[in-house]
Amino acid sequence: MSPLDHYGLDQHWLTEFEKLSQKTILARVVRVDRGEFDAVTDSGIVRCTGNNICTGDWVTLDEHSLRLSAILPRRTAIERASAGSTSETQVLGANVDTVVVTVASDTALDLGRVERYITLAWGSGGVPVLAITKNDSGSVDEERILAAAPGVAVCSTSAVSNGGIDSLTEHLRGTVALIGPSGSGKSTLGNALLGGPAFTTGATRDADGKGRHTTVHRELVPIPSSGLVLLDTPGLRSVGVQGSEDAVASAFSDIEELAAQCRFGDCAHEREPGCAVLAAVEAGELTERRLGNYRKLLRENAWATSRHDARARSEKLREYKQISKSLRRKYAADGKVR
Ligand SMILES: Nc1nc2c(ncn2[C@@H]2O[C@H](COP(=O)(O)OP(=O)(O)OP(=O)(O)O)[C@@H](O)[C@H]2O)c(=O)[nH]1
Ligand SMILES: [Zn+2]
Repeated sequence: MSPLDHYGLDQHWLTEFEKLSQKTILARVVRVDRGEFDAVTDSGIVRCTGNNICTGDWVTLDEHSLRLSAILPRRTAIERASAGSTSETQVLGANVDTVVVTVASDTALDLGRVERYITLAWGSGGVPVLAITKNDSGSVDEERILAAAPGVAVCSTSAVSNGGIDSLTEHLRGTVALIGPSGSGKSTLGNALLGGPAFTTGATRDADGKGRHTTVHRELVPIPSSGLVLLDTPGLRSVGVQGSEDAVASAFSDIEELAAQCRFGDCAHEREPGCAVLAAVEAGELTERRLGNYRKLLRENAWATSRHDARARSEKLREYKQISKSLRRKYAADGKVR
């Protein structure tokens, strides 16, 4: 059995790999540093060089230099809009199948934040699961959490008593990312799912002395007993949603369903007659808070998308300018005047 089998290798990746050069090896990124990364290969974990990759990526490496050769097209990606004035996005994890959103019982419940994380999770293309953590040291209103995450499995867990870990596992599939605020218990939950401390050493590629032994903490850890692969992410201070109206629609599927029943197809749910969304608020079936957050995330998403488009346009423009400049130079050299 290849180490890659423990890291989610399936026919899809083999097929993608076969399309590429024979002089490369298939690998999955388990940890990223600046300009360097650890990747698992057929012969264990090796240290590689290359940029713009992210934990969870499937890549090909030059078989001699172990330099990054290609990144296989991502099946899914957890992407957040970066804080600040750029329109850059940050990829927190690639090729993730399940996204576990952690909500701690020992801190005040922030439903708006829960909805934000669930939107981010849907936006990845993976399936969100909500894990209430630390249920031994506090309690949260599960009814309200369920209402804030329609269609999402919710499991209450404790890493101290191990309660709920098995039923959470039943909802997990493939590569599992843990996302949530700092201190919400992601790493502790990860260790509970692993059922023990993470492996600290990987195999080496001593034969040619190229790879080096790694004992560093890895971000992508296999659970051989269940076939799952865990991806821990750092706690996030801000989660900007971007680029996916569909993600907002999935996270607020209850509102989308109501909206389909409004009298007018383009109902803005402001004051229109026959508005099913406002009727649900009136009847106490939908909170003003949730409706407000839905609007906010839609606006934020539209804004991030337009900024992204503006950047794409200005890049195109720069490209054209570059081309016409070099054309002018060429004409000048050829003695033609334009
Ligand atoms: N009582 C109790 N404490 C827990 C449980 N899970 C985590 N904790 C505690 O909560 C604190 C934060 O847990 P972490 O697992 O480090 O949280 P995290 O989300 O990984 O935090 P970041 O790495 O900062 O993003 C630690 O002090 C843990 O011991 C639990 O199930 N029960
Ligand atoms: Zn309406």
